[in-house]
Amino acid sequence: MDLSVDGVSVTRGGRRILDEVSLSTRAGECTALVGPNGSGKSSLLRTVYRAYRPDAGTVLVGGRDVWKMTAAEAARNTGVLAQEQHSGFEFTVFETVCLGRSPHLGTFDRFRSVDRRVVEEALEQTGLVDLAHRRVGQLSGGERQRVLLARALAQEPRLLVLDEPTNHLDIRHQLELMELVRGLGVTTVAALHSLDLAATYADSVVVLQEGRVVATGAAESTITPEVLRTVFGVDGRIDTDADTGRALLNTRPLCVCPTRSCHWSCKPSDASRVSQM
Ligand SMILES: Nc1ncnc2c1ncn2[C@@H]1O[C@H](COP(=O)(O)OP(=O)(O)OP(=O)(O)O)[C@@H](O)[C@H]1O
Repeated sequence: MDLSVDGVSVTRGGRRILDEVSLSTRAGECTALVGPNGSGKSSLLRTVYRAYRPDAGTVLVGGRDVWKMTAAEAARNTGVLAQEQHSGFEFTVFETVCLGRSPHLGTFDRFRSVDRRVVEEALEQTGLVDLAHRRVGQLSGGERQRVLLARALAQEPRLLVLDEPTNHLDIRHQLELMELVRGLGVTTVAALHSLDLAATYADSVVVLQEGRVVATGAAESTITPEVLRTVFGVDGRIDTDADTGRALLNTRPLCVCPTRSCHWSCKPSDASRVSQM
């Protein structure tokens, strides 16, 4: 199911936090939203899963305006792993993942065998089978993050919206989560702080800065030395590992030393380039 965000602006607290943002993803593709803290990644995702209503612009999922759907209809399409989901700690992992089936069940519908099968598969995919009967409140941050992903998968979404899904995850689980998401073939939009995960796993990257899109396209044309410097405030580049083809982010703090004798052994040309910015 494709996603199209067209000219979306959002104002909160008297400030424009998204300014005419547009992006489009093709069905089955993974799009990474990257940008420094406060650049608008979560706010943009919130417009997609109907938590922030835009002042202007449209969000179309499968060609339909999400704000013209009912909440239940939108939930049947879109699975969400949001930040700050701190409730429901008294439920077990199994019960929490079962909640992902709610959009597919009427108020008085019983849980069917198909629902149980989908929940079990989501637990399996996220490596949670052994934790199924533990209370969510007793889990580590990383285990809890996987529970939230499992709940989103149990929705059988046609669009997956992930806000910093690798938060709290150790390196193995970060890679497994990204592999899993890629392998699902479900259209995915994910806010990621890790630029190398974005470069390795996303079909396209959208770079946000102060609520605006400043670059969009393949990782090599968006996460450039220029973007790293001007948007993220670091010197660096993305290299490709010759053996694995994986992206390797090579960065260092931006050189600002007027003396040209800093810890990072800046060449005079580096210092003069920085002073011209
Ligand atoms: N409900 C709100 N009221 C006021 N300001 C808000 C609201 N929601 C977001 N903002 C502001 O909008 C800006 C973008 O926030 P957002 O959470 O979208 O950034 P982000 O790129 O996801 O940041 P981070 O990487 O730190 O998670 C921030 O300055 C934030 O304070």
